[in-house]
Amino acid sequence: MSLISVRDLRVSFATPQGRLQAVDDVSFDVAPGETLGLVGESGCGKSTLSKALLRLVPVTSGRIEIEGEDIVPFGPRALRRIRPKVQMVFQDPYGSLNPRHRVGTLIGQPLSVAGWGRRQIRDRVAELLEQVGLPRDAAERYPHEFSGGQRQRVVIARALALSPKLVICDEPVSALDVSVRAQVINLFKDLQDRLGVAYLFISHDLSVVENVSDRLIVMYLGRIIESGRAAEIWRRPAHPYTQALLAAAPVPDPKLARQRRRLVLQGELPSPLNPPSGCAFRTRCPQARPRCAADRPPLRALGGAQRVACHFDLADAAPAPVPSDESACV
Ligand SMILES: Nc1ncnc2c1ncn2[C@@H]1O[C@H](COP(=O)(O)OP(=O)(O)OP(=O)(O)O)[C@@H](O)[C@H]1O
Repeated sequence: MSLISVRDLRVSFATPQGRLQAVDDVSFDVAPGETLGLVGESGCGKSTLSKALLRLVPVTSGRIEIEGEDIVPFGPRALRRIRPKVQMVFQDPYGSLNPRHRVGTLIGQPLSVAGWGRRQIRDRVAELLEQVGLPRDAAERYPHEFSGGQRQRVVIARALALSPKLVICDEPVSALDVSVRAQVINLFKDLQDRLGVAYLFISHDLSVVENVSDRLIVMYLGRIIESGRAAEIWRRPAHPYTQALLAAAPVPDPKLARQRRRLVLQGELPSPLNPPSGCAFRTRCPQARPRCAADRPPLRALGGAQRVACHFDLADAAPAPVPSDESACV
């Protein structure tokens, strides 16, 4: 069974200019212990989607099943019961830690809310500090005494306090120096191996996400436009948008670099208040044809697990029919 199963999810906001569709008909699954990467430009709906999974923004329609339970209709009491299963690590380790509290108190907060006793909390905090590679005495110190990378370790320890099944990592290394990014990414991988936790790993940087993810979803203007195994998409991106994201990513393998089309993303993301007709990417797509303005391409299967929302076979992959009940799912 999937750990998380999202079906036909829509989230819209009322704004003075009208309704803004931030997440539009999104479906995907996360299996226990796997990493699903979520990539897209700023404004494509990544954060709104992750907040919806935590029910921090109102869901317009669709289902969010956690271990088979749809949490969309849940009230506050049922949400309190389910919340420990899904935790979040935000981008900014400076903003997400209250500077007036000691690290031990910060990491122990979720435990104290859950009704744990003092001694239990102290022991669990010591265990968590060890798991994220910080010394035991870190519990007595304040956030400003730590570097950015160490603070992100504190945030990760707090997210793991209640042994969640899924941790949503929203740009977790973007605010860190390049030199410490690899260490924090290795920590995420190590914790996954030891604890079997699943991640939804969100970033605008495909090279970061590809490195940690088993599977990927690529979003554009609130919709999934490509999905599949990370290695598959990295090797042969099918959507012109993914191709452009990849063309911008550094590639260590010169052969792969030569194979890649040199695509540069033109223009800005269109406003979700007034999205283009048909394919939302067509206004920036170097391959756009008249059909793209008329019909919105559904996600369709290519070879393997890859799916793409494009009318054309731009990665030379052999298309295969998709069963209709799965057509929008990853
Ligand atoms: N509370 C809100 N009210 C109105 N519009 C919102 C709200 N939250 C997000 N939006 C809009 O929804 C769209 C998606 O935003 P979201 O923050 O989810 O994108 P993102 O891909 O996470 O971008 P970023 O990486 O910059 O956070 C944007 O157009 C944004 O302006």
